Amino acid sequence: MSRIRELPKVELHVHIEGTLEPDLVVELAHDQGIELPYPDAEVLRERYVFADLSSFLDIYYANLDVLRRRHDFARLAYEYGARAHLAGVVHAEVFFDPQAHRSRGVPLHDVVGGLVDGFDDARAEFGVTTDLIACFLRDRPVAEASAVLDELVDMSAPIVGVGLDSAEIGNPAAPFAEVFARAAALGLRRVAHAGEESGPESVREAIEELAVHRVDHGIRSVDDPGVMAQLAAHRIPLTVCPLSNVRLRTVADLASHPLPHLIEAGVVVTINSDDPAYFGGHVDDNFLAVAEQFALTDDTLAQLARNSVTAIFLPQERRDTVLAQIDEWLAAGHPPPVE
Ligand SMILES: Nc1ncnc2[nH]cnc12
Ligand SMILES: [Zn+2]
Repeated sequence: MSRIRELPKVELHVHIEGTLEPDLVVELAHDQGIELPYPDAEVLRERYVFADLSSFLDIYYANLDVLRRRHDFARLAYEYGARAHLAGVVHAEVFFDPQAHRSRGVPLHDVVGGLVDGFDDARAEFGVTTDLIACFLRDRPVAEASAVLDELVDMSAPIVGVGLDSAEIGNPAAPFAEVFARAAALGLRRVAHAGEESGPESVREAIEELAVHRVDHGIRSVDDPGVMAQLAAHRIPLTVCPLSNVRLRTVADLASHPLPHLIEAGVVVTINSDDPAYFGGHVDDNFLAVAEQFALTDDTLAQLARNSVTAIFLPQERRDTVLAQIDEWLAAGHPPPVE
């Protein structure tokens, strides 16, 4: 485990709300006198058996009730930074769901301010750097997404991009084209969840209608050679989250995960955790699971880590630093023969 943990990693697909551990739910509830419909963290965790994405989202959104104060968000961000450091993460581009908090009456200023506080502390202590990506909820009205973008811009929120998440089936990406175009004009990067539960047409839609730089999940691309060719030719990275796919039953089991096919087809595949508090592991656990399942060599693991570096929204200089760290990791696993 430790060698995989030591591989320098960039994480590109993690929802900060999905890092909210049951213990922290219970602690924050207790702190604020919020009554919970279960006796303890263990019982809450036992409920984390999901039939599909929407059954997961029901619990994910319900748990957010304990995030009310700026320092709740700071704590959440700090805890992620600490755990990410253990996982070997040196940089993360972290999603948050502004609408999921704004609709509960939590000011976005407290959400963003708290996250920045926590990430600043984690960077000072562990050296992990982070950027924020604001995700729009695709099962909420486009006008709400547009209002959130305005609000984030008005408060000069330090976001590097916008994303699209929540329930995919029945909620196409195309209606969000105008909001994404506005984000592009503001200099923001674009990503979107697609091809997680819906088919490859959803991936094509995200690429063509939203002009995304990366596709989140995108695993159903394997069902359409045309989409696979599009991803490979334009070097559009996929942020794949294997343990999430197993737990949300978008694949039957890890053995039948399309990861090897994606790699073989030349797609820029990256490995990520999605919602680690719910799916049984952080990004290191995801690397370990696929390394074992598919007997991946150090060279392949290093290539997956490099793919994430090439997909980040940071200047080349920082990328080069992380790429050099990955090369060092690889070299350490192949010591020169002793004479
Ligand atoms: N895996 C996922 N898919 C879509 N929306 C999400 N929000 C949090 N996790 C998600
Ligand atoms: Zn996700």
